[in-house]
Amino acid sequence: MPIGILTTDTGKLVEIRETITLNSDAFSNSFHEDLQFHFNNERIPERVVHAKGGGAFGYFEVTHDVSKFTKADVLNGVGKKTEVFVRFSSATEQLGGNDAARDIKGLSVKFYTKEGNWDLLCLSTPVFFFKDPIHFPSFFHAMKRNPKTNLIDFSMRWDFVTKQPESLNGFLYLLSDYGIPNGYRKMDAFAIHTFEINNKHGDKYFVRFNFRTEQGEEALTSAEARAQDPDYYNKDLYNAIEKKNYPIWKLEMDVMTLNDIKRVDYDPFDVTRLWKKGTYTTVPIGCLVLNKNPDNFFRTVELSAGNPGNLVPGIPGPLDNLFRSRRMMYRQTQVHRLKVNHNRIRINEPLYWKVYNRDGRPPVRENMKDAPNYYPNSYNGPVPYIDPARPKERFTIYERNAVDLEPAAYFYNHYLCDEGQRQRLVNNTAQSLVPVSPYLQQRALRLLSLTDPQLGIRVAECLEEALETPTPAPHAIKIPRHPYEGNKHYVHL
Ligand code: HEM
Repeated sequence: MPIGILTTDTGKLVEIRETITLNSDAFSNSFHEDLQFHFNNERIPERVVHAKGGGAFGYFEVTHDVSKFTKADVLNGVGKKTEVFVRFSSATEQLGGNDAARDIKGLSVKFYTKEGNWDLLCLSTPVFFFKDPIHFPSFFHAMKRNPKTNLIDFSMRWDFVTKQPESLNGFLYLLSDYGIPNGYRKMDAFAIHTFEINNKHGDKYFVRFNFRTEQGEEALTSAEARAQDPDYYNKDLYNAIEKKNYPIWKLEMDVMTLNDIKRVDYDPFDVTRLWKKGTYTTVPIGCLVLNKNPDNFFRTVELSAGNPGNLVPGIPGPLDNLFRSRRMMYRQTQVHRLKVNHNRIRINEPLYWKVYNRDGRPPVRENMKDAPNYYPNSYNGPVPYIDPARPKERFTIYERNAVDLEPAAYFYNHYLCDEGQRQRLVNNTAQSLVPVSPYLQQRALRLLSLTDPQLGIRVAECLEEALETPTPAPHAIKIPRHPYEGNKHYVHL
């Protein structure tokens, strides 16, 4: 049964003869005009990064008592379930790009909590590429397409990495098995920054949040990834949920006390490095279950706006400069993409809101009706609450600018657990250097050797071999010309 009589955008009922225009007055056909005008305007700006994505609804369930560490309502009360929307993404791929491209993948959770939306944005790598947010635009320009050729350009990538060697560690993760997970379901995800959290007494703890996949971590080789279709990850996620094979991640946090933080012999706020083994404890929190596909992709996945600045009481958030910059930047880009009222769009709307913000591009919902639009006021407008246990001071931290190659050496020697993983990293790194200008190849090999002499030698040997075996041109099929001989009735004047 049809769901109703067809109308135009303004609700005018459409008569059957308006569904064709041939041999009629197309210009007085309001249905035709309505369709085409709307179609011409249906694109919005794509995200500047993380444009290609997919998503699903589900819930987060608390499985362990973590009240000692945080008073955040969403993480308190074993058995409590909170509704979530999760958007997965590929960081450098454009809209319509290739899921299985070697890329940083995103997992962004919007928890609809009683205390407002908490957005926890995570990446498939446990480290980021640099500490200083000023590098972000240049890094992504180098990672995305060349402005002249519009091609992915490994010369740009290696140029940036060798000029900014702190990013080598993150880049090696990308070139390793971790660069191509076997679908979103089969990857871990990390919020990377060190978050400050506090309990109801105001005691502070410092944590790194990690999602661990219950599906088992799996990766694709470059060759296997090339054989997949561009929507491989989205299909995999969608089909699993349709088949009620709901994907699950355990959320845990690595915890340090204030004392631990002061004592460690490395910078625990440094997003380019892992916390050292033995300096923290891991605490399980709960599990994330995705059990519902969106009924409409655009109004959910495309209109969602994950913003790491959306935090809740008990999770004041990270102190480092990169995060402080992120608190500002997401909202700015979302205003560009979705306009100022993007938090009034259904997918982003918190369970409860009372604001002094008014007007602007729709949606405005009820626009706070007749409530006062200034604060303070004597007319019963919304008032702030008081939290006596909120810690009085927040620290400022000092961040070193010196380049340290130790995290990259650790990744190669210890994070990668077997020789197979190391060999694939070497092969992928050499392959990424094949199309690169010779002077950049030398600079890259020098950086790799400074990181670990063995890594440098192995990549150099593999690169030499790869340069001697050029990639064969594709075997194209010749198409015989159709026996059409032109229009015999054509009159030559
Ligand atoms: C200076 C540092 C960074 C800047 C300026 C930045 C900026 C951005 C921007 C502009 C977007 C697009 C947002 C949108 O249009 O809705 C985005 C998306 C995203 N970013 Fe970042 N980012 C930074 C670092 C990070 C880090 C460290 C992480 C993870 C720990 C991260 C995770 C993500 C994720 C998962 C998304 C996709 C969000 C979604 O699907 O809703 N970013 N970022």
